[in-house]
Amino acid sequence: MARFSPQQSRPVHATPFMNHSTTPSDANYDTANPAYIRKYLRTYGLTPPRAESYETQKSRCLSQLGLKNTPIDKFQYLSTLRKNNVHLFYRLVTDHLRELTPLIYTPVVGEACQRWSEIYQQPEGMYLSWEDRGNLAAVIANWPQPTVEITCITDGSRILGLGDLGINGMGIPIGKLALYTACAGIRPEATLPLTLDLGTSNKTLREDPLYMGSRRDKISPEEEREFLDELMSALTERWPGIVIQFEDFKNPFPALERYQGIYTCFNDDIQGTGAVILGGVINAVKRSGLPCKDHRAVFFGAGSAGVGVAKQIVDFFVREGMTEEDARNCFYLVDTKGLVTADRGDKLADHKVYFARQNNNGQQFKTLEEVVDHVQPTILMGLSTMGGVFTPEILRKMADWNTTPIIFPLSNPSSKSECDFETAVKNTDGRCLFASGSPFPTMSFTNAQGQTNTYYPGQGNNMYVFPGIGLGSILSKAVRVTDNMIYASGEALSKALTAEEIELGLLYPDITRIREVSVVVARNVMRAAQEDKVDRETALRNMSDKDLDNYIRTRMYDPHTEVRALEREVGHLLSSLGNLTPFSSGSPTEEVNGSPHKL
Ligand SMILES: NC(=O)C1=CN([C@@H]2O[C@H](COP(=O)(O)OP(=O)(O)OC[C@H]3O[C@@H](n4cnc5c(N)ncnc54)[C@H](O)[C@@H]3O)[C@@H](O)[C@H]2O)C=CC1
Ligand SMILES: CC(=O)C(=O)O
Ligand SMILES: [Mg+2]
Repeated sequence: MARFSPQQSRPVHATPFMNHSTTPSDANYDTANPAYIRKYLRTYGLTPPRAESYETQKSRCLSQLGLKNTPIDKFQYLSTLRKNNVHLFYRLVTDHLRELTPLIYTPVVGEACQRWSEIYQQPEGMYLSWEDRGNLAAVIANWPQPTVEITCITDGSRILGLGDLGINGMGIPIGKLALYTACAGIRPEATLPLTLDLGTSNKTLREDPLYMGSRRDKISPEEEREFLDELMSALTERWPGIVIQFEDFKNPFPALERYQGIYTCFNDDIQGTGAVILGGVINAVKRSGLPCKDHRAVFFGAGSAGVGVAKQIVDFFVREGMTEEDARNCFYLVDTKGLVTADRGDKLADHKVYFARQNNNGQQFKTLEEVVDHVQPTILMGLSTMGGVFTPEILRKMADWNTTPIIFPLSNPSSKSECDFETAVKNTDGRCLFASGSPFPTMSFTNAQGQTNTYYPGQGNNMYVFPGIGLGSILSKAVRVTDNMIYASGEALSKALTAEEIELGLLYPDITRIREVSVVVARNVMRAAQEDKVDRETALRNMSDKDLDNYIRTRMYDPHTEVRALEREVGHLLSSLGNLTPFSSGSPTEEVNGSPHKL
């Protein structure tokens, strides 16, 4: 892509220098830019003279971050950094994924969303209101970036496990898309965070003078469908190849069913979560030594994530040789009314019907404790938003019944986790195979045999797959995101561990390797797209896996090479104009004063 027009002395769209805000990013003012770049961008003299190395920039940022007292202060510092210098922000995040993802994503993004209207500082995405219906295309035309490859949309109605937060949910699309960039190298300016202001059922918010959304109650499902129909059409009209991710809707099933056969879209909470937990469960089942048919899974929570995860695991059990009916019979879903059974006496929501138990002999089980005692599960999943419900007593029972109980408290943020890692390790004598939605620290524990070991929690969060699903869909130019593409992402994840990670007992790859993992996930997603013949970039079909991996890598945004790329492009441009001996003053690796020189 030509980023500059030789006929003009300024960038045409300034594409590489804008972030996903509604104004040009001040990445143009990167203090790493050498003098001739500053002159080219007409920013010369507008930043302190010294052209800095990344090491210097990083040490300043980390020291400033260290001065912030609270997680929200750190969240805001990082948001401002992304706005002011997008490439530096991503250099920092990719180098410190373990430390910084909890600050820009779960758990801290949860508190940021709860307080969004209070802490709001700057535009970082689009807000579309019910009142804009009929004009959505015109409003979308206001987005200043010419190319958008992926959007993440929420209506804020179920933000993590924190309930309906209305437009305050904007932190989620921003956070998810930041991970698309950091973890899968989708260019920041090609991402669009989108929040729908369709009213909120949260009365406290509606009465909050600072709340920045409309004060109406939530629109009806029919109105939502009408709005989404217009939105999907308007988005694809402006950006025909766009990948659309639905996130944190209270009831996302109707939209997924309606649009997945028409648009390149997927639902992260149903499908992304299903895939990421599939990846962890494949490894945990292998580690348990029990065949699939001997597993019994209790799911506390039968919503979008619970049902999405259970369905992916049914698919895995079937691929392992079970009949679908036998596979489905391994699952016991629990909601607010207890075990989901066909004869419970209430009308089940459509998405629960598939898992409604038929063989309960008329018996009903109201509480998690009752269900657990009845089933004696090998697998305990939490997708309920109910922090702490996996009590020490339940965990001890899991350890009595199983050599390696599989315990996945997956609700977010950390305060909603069904149990923390320490409680799980202590009450299962260190034998649990554990993954949680939000991160917990590594711990040391001495078991009943007196052995002291280090225990590593898994993070079963869709962040391990959605970046690769998006990247694979974009690069293969998929017209749909098929079920096989989703399954392929989870299966690829399960195989992405190194020998050392397996030796340490990890269920998921080390988070610091996530960019490399995203390449593998993206490649498998692309292969599945090719098998399903939904890829438009058909020339990639004949590439070997190795070549395809290289192809993917070369197309990933790397914040570390941005200044170099800029130097090269400006250099080529100036040479092509017959210009002048360039560029002796300054490079991102040599710190120099930006001394005046002629252009
Ligand atoms: N780890 C990950 O990657 C992901 C985690 N999640 C988390 O999963 C949780 C649930 O998300 P969704 O399924 O989308 O929400 P949802 O609202 O669709 O489902 C929640 C389910 O929990 C049940 N539930 C709520 N309170 C309960 C109680 N007191 N007793 C029994 N059941 C109860 C509800 O009946 C419902 O079935 C959230 O905390 C979310 O953050 C969601 C997606 C991805
Ligand atoms: C991780 C995620 O998507 C959720 O908690 O909703
Ligand atoms: Mg979500």
